[in-house]
Amino acid sequence: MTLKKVNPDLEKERSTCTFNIEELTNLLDTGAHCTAERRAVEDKVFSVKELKDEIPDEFLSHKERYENAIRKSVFLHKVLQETGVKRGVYNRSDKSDFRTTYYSIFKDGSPFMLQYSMFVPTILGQGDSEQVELWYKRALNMEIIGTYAQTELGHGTFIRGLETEAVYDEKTEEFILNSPSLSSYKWWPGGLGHTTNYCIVMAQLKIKGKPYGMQPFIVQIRDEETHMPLPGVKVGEIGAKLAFNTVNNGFLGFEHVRIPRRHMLMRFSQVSKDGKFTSSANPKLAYGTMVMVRVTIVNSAATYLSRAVTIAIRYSAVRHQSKLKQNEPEPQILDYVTQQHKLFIGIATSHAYMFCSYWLWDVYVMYQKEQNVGNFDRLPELHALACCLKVISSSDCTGLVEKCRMSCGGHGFMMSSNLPQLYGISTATCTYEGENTVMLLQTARALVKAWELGSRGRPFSPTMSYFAEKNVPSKWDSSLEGILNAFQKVSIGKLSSSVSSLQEYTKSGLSAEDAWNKASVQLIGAAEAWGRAVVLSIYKSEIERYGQTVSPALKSVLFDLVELYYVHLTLEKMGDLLLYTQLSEKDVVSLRKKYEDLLEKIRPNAIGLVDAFDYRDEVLNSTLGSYDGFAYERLMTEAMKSPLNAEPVNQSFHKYIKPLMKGKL
Ligand SMILES: CCC/C=C/C(=O)SCCNC(=O)CCNC(=O)[C@H](O)C(C)(C)COP(=O)([O-])OP(=O)([O-])OC[C@H]1O[C@@H](n2cnc3c(N)ncnc32)[C@H](O)[C@@H]1OP(=O)([O-])[O-]
Ligand SMILES: Cc1cc2nc3c(=O)[nH]c(=O)nc-3n(C[C@H](O)[C@H](O)[C@H](O)COP(=O)(O)OP(=O)(O)OC[C@H]3O[C@@H](n4cnc5c(N)ncnc54)[C@H](O)[C@@H]3O)c2cc1C
Repeated sequence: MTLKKVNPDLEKERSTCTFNIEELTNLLDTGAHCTAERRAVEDKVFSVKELKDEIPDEFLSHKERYENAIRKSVFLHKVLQETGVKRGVYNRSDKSDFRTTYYSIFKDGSPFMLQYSMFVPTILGQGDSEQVELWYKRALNMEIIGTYAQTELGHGTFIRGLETEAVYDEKTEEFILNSPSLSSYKWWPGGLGHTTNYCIVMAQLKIKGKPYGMQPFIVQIRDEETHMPLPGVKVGEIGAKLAFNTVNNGFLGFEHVRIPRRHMLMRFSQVSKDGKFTSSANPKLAYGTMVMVRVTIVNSAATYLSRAVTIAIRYSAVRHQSKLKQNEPEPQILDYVTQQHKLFIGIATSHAYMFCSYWLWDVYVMYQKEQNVGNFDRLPELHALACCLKVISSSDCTGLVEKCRMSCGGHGFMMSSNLPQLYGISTATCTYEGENTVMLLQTARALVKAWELGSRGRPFSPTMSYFAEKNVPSKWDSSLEGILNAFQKVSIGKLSSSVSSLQEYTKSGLSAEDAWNKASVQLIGAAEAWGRAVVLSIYKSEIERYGQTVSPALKSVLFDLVELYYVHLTLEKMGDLLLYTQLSEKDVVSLRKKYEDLLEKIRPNAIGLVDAFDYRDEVLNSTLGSYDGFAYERLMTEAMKSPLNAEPVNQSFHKYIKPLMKGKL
């Protein structure tokens, strides 16, 4: 099929854009040089013929998909090494490493994913200098391929309840790893099934019968030559899933497997030859890799959404349906204001979380520097922020990815649109690295503690400083500052109400734990409200900061999106605002009008805004979202790749249908 250059609808849309698209791309990439570097890597990666799929993944068997993903992982690794991309692959060192768009060559994830995202970072974060020297080098050269094995069949959330044991034998100076029950089998680690030969195993340390809590151990599970599981190691793949089907998630059990003493990662806690345990300054330092990954999830969530919204908005610009005015042609569906309502918030939300993720990464890096000199003061706030922002970014972005999919009608249901796969990998972020409700409860724990300490005169950390403000009623103010203050009031109101309930329940005779459980619906509401206030504040302040350096045209569009985000959230959370602020019906009416005006204002820039995410077609992998907008042609081309279309009549006709038709079954 020969394609014209660009669909005229998209051509028209691009002509109405009021700002410089490249300028916004550079901002999202955290600098023009980062855009250039990213594009250079993409040029390399997408020119490798081995990285292209001849048959779409969805037409392959489970086994073939895995084998194809391994093949591509190896070629990708090779080309990235040749290109000199080390930072983004092994360990993020900078914000610019976030836009590793080339990973989209895996629609459903890479089996090497955990090597890069958790195995190597845990070696770097939890190993002492000698261990880092040994293991990091081996991992860099891909001599060892690893994963992070923490979750078990019986426990994912409650990690103090993990059952895998590492018992120290001082006679041989070894740890003996054992899985005492079926429920103690590791379950879920990415790549564990058939890919990795080593892993970080999080296990309960025991010395002379005494428990010392969960510690990280580096364990060889397969022979480096034959790849056969080592004696005493039971390993395999866990089977088909909603998504991540090429990540090769696995199970793992141990039957008294011995490893040398120095295979416990000993940066923070140590076990001496004679079995003396030296505890870390803070026992939660063993949870460090999880904090780091939660921080990075905020960016992943924003990225998945930015891809989905690019696909949905481009498709909405080329799709014509129904009649707005009887005597006129069918309009682009993007002209329906309900369609704009579904989609423009996706652009704004993606910006909000992307800019917040860069800010959060800076907070994390600052903490890392302080941790290196023994200062852990920032950890409680960082932990609360990482938990809460992980939750609201993953749940908001996943909800909006699904909205994008549905906004494309039937075609959004096609695997070739890539929207179902984007939903699959996005919704996984709501569960992994801390299930979302549990993470909100962790946040609430930190907030209640801060509130109680605050009431006794202790200062609040920066993101909670507004808790100290008196909650005096004031007239509703629809400016950005006014809305931010209103959301802070909601946050204070929900937290103080949760704390009152906790106090009443304990006064009525409930134990602290039962009171907590009974009030937990309120508590997660308070945690979410704090997260909202943080995101509103950071999104606004980051855009105000960038606004000082970008062109007036771009500044104006960036603020349209900030306003849209603020007004949309105000209308969504109207109930809370009516309860805790002076918002009135009259204010709501004028906010609705403001929202409709903003949709109208953003409409001419919709395509420019999604073009600025700068996803080349190979990255989007979508029949509906390509840059040229020829969605129907691509849908048909992809449909023709179905193996069923290789022959006009399938053999099942002769075997089953014909006998049925002839009454001969
Ligand atoms: C590509 C991705 C693939 C996916 C990979 C995975 O999913 S891998 C698998 C991912 N798996 C998961 O994500 C599992 C999710 N589960 C967990 O992370 C933990 O079991 C827990 C945090 C829920 C509870 O832990 P617990 O029972 O040990 O703790 P507690 O509740 O009794 O609180 C005690 C104190 O510790 C504090 N504190 C807690 N965590 C941290 C931290 N990280 N840092 C700092 N501090 C922390 C807490 O604030 C509290 O302080 P307070 O108030 O005393 O001053
Ligand atoms: C795609 C994917 C990839 C993964 N990759 C890895 C990996 O590489 N390595 C690894 O170690 N793990 C991995 N995991 C496991 C993941 O970290 C866990 O599934 C996650 O932490 C949730 O734990 P769980 O499955 O035990 O859920 P559960 O805790 O059993 O959750 C079930 C329900 O119980 C509720 N619940 C549990 N505890 C509480 C509580 N205290 N209060 C209130 N409600 C509660 C939850 O809210 C939820 O509704 C992966 C998971 C997925 C889906």
